[in-house]
Amino acid sequence: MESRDQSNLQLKKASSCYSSIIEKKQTFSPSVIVIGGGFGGIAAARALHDASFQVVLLESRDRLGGRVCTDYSFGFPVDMGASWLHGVCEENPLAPLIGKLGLPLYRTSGDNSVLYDHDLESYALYDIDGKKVPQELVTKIGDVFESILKETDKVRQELSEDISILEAITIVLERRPDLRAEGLSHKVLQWYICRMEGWFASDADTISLKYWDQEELLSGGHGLMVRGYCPVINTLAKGLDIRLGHRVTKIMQRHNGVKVTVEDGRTFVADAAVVAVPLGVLKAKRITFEPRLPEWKETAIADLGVGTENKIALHFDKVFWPNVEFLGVVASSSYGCSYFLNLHKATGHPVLVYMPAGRLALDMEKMSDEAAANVAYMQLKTILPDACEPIQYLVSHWGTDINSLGSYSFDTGKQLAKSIPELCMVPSQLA
Ligand SMILES: Cc1cc2nc3c(=O)[nH]c(=O)nc-3n(C[C@H](O)[C@H](O)[C@H](O)COP(=O)(O)OP(=O)(O)OC[C@H]3O[C@@H](n4cnc5c(N)ncnc54)[C@H](O)[C@@H]3O)c2cc1C
Repeated sequence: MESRDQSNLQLKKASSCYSSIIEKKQTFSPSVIVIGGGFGGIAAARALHDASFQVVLLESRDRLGGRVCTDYSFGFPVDMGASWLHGVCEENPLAPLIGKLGLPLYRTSGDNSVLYDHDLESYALYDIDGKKVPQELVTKIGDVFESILKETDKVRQELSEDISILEAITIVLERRPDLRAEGLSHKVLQWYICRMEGWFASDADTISLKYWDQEELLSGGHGLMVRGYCPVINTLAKGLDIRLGHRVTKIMQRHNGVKVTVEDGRTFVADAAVVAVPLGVLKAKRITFEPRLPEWKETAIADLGVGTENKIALHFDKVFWPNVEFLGVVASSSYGCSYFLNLHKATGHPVLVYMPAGRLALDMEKMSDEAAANVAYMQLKTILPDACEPIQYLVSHWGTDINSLGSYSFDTGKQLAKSIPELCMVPSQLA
């Protein structure tokens, strides 16, 4: 029989062993590797870190933010990627943070419309001969465009297969001669299509009729980040373990977690990984998944489109343009139309931002920065002949940058995705 002391000792040993297991259990926190340091990845890493997970964030670039990129080389902030908060409302998770940081928003639109807000104050359109388009015509054609888009819904109801929004517009115009526009009116209509292409970052012949309006927008309208998005990124990233210059090439799922390999061969292991790289990078298969992703994920990646929108910011030493939010150039095709965002109205700095989208954006990415800035300046000269030369410029390359391979996604639809290989294949051809 064991003595009382002995049994007490054993009990002590057992309980100390038990308590150390509990302690271990209490301090044990699962580990996660977050891949991609844009808003998605940083927000995920922040939430996991705050919930006591062990988090490492791997980012391929030597900067954080991804498609949020505030440039300070003009001496003040200019967002070359995202710049609007779409949906200025409580449900938008960014809104309270922006408010807490005291960052001002410039409201470009109070309502939720994105395609046909033709508020008289907000933009001035010009023909390529420099003549200003009368505002009544801009408003009238805005209403016509809205009616045409409503009519495309009837076409959608009739068809079982998907077609592009451009084909649907053509069908509507064949059926409804009263909605057809000639001469200057036709050019203004093309400008509205150009604006729509900007929203989707792709041409109207690639946008799905079936899905183009299925997006759910938050309420509250749209607000421009006057001081840029960078402070929001920096606040979210504070205190996180972030490794810049770490381009992930392989993600391997193992029986007890994941193994992530970066370009130089180094590996990281954790219980789980969060993949927050852009859709363009996934479409181009720049990361190998082992085992491969489930079929439904691969299909979703293949069927969504990625479009390109770029920004060419022109910095002038003085303001010579009217005090409107957008200056637009109308032309006989949407490809020939263009627009400039007037940052002076929102921020007080003498900057115009030319924003090409779709094929025009991709074509302009083939040019040197100087040539692209010159194209933008020449567009400005055609509508404002007294325009002076910019003192500085900035040019983005979201379509060809291997860290993004596109600007943002749009609904191209299954059938259209197959019929537009040049847009879907661009990223992998560049790889
Ligand atoms: C010109 C432009 C204008 C826009 N305007 C607006 C706007 O006004 N409002 C708005 O809400 N949205 C706008 N957007 C869209 C918005 O920027 C994006 O939806 C958003 O920033 C995407 O965040 P993300 O974290 O998903 O991707 P990203 O910000 O692209 O982040 C992904 C990160 O992954 C990194 N990465 C890529 N490959 C690898 C790899 N192999 N290994 C490790 N890291 C990798 C990238 O470098 C990047 O940092 C705009 C985008 C562009 C390009």
